[in-house]
Amino acid sequence: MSTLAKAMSKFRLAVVQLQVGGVKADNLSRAKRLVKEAAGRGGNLVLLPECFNSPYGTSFFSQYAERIPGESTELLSEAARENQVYLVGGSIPEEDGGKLYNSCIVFGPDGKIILKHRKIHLFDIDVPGKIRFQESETLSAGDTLSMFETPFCKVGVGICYDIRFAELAQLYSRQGCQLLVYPGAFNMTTGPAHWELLQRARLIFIGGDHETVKTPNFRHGYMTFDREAVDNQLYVATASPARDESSSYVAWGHSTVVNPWGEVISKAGTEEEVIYADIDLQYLADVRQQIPITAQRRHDLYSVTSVQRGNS
Ligand SMILES: NC(=O)CC(=O)C(=O)O
Repeated sequence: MSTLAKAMSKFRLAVVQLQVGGVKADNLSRAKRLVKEAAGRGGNLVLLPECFNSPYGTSFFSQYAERIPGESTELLSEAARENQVYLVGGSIPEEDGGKLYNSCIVFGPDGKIILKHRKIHLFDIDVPGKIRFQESETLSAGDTLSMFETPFCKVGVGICYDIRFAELAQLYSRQGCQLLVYPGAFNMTTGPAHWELLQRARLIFIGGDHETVKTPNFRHGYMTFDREAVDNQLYVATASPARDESSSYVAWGHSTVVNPWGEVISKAGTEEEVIYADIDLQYLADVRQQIPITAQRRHDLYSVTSVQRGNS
């Protein structure tokens, strides 16, 4: 592998587990400080939590909602540019056309917006005696898959509840993503039961189209896998707000990064901190050759397709 290839086959992922309170300005300044800290420790791609600028709750979305670009995204753009990092800006309540969305904005190292992902699956659950949460009471759902290229790999984006839908992850993988990122905010009911389990489960599943990945190849400086050869073992990262027992919605915490073998390679506690994981794409390719699930897929029995043009 060439020196360039070797350099591009590894990068450092930083996950910011942010203490989020009721004062937006405080949340924003803390986020900017921790993005700088993450970059200072070698972070190439930085991930913030769901609803990083405001309390997470249906009664807060309208009060804290912003148009995009707006106060929060301008600050994130500055943070990405000043620190020369790819910044997955968690999520914020977005107002557009009289509707509210739970939106994640991704910035390049030049501070420009690369994409906006609006949470596709709204968090509507009712666990009797435990938790009832109905995002759809105030939010509208997004309707696009969101992926972006970096010099290291292609990244698929989901927001929290999106992680529960394997089809989304499968389509991201088939489109060549090697890392999935999910700003999230699980709670004290679903967090202990599902947070880590879902993240590890998103690694290994049926998907891809044809034969196994033979060797990664480089096009335009990116490590890419021929679309047909894309397998589905990949890295998965989640970012949670830090736990605050005094808030109306108590976040589980435990931001995590899992590798293609399904091992937890970095995990936060419940306090505010930044965790790091060195992503090794050659290791990903090795795992995909050791367990060639795509080659073993029963293409004659099932398939996963997107109804959205260009995402099948
Ligand atoms: N907050 C979410 O969107 C999802 C969640 O907490 C869960 O799935 O549990």
